[in-house]
Amino acid sequence: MDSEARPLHVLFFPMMAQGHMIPMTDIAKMFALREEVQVSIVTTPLNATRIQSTIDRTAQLSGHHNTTIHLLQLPCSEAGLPDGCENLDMVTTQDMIMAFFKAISLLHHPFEQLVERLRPDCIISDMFLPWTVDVAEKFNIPRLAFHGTSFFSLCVSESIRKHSPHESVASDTEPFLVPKLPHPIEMTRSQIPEHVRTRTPFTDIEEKVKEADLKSYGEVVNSFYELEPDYVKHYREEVIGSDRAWHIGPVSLCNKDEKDMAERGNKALIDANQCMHWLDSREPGSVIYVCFGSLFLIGGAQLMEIALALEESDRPFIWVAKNTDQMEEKWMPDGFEQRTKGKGLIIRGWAPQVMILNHQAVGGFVTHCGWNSLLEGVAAGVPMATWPLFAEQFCNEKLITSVLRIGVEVGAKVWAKDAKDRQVIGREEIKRAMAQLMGGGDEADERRRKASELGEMAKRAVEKGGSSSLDLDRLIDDIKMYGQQAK
Ligand SMILES: O=c1ccn([C@@H]2O[C@H](COP(=O)(O)OP(=O)(O)O[C@H]3O[C@H](CO)[C@@H](O)[C@H](O)[C@H]3O)[C@@H](O)[C@H]2O)c(=O)[nH]1
Repeated sequence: MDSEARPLHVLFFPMMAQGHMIPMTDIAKMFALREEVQVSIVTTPLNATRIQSTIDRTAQLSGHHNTTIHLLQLPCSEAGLPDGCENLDMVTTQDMIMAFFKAISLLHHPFEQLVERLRPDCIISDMFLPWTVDVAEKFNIPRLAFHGTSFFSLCVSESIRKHSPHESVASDTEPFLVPKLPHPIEMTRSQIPEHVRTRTPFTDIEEKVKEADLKSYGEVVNSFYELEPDYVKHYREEVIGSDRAWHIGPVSLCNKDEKDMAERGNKALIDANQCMHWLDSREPGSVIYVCFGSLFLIGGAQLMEIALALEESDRPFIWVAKNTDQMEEKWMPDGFEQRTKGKGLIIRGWAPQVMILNHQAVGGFVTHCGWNSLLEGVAAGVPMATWPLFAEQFCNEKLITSVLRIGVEVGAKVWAKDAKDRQVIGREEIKRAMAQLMGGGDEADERRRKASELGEMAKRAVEKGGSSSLDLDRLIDDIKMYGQQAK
């Protein structure tokens, strides 16, 4: 084929964790739905089964099969992991997390061989695969990093990394101002990640990520301009010093019909129709949706308090109580299910989250502040009760409550990866946050109004001519230009 007519070939390599694979599969789909783009996705066999239905649907929608999955075998036993442990949601201990990262780094050579064979025009890879930048460099291909989070949290973490404001306070609970940001953002040392406060094996990984970012062509960000304009500008002008950070989200909005939404992440253990049917019989705006993301994070004592808060709040709810079948601790009060029958739906596995959030019956979202969940909540126009646990979630909380003012804080104060290191938040606090979120009054109405307005803006951003759609056009043009200049 004449090289001028050859479709642009973009290769995606997501980190094998639901919070990273799901948005990156959406991005791959957005590219595949553009004419003249060929898409490759690199992953492992188990993870391929989770995205296959999305790829098949994309082919149906676009009318051509332009997406191919390329499989790499994760060397689990070589890294000290049980065979088949191919996704972070299968990892249960801190030691296993480090082994998981080791296994991923062992993919460097097989990935290089694959790239040599495929010769794509661009590699979009997860930040946690920093060595992909060296492969890209070797073949003179631009590499774009995907961080999976907001401009806001990228700006906050860069400011903390650069100025270390947490070192100037006397205690873990004394607030400090995050320097040189567009808004006065206060945090405490106990809310920032352990690997930033002190040196841990994860600090080394973060340093490699930063180094790779600096060597990369740019970054793709799952956000939209109107959500955080000051931070888009700040990131481009003050942090990276160029406009090579493209906002193309909310990427979840590329799933337009119910089937796409229900199959997203493809771990659906419950019947999505049954869930929708349950929601159909509720009053608009009456249901609280409670979900803490894709990982196994909450201990039995905390789940008990959540259950009691839900019961005593006496409002309809959907509660995603993940992995509780593997728990030895007691996590549900005796008789809870019988007493809340008809009022609440407990999902013990994977929930069709985007579908739930977009149902008119849902009036509030209790969330752990994973960026995907927050952005999905924003896109659905739903106000939130924020309950950060670890990663950059405390930072995301600030955006929702202090900058956008569409959320109520539940009151989590301490960053902790392990449930046992976290203080249990009592039912009274949880009930207070739920009442503020779902109740009446000027403040609650104003939150709902703003959330709904942002939801509309999000939808406009991804429509043709919207800010995210235009930035995706710009990104595709820039990749093409890179290829022409490299010739
Ligand atoms: O039952 C479920 C649970 C989750 N999801 C989806 O899974 C994703 C979860 O992503 P996120 O909300 O970001 O949470 P985590 O899985 O915890 O994500 C990790 O990765 C994110 C992106 O980097 C970070 O923002 C988080 O802090 C980090 O914990 C979202 O798309 C959800 O819609 C479902 O569809 N059903």
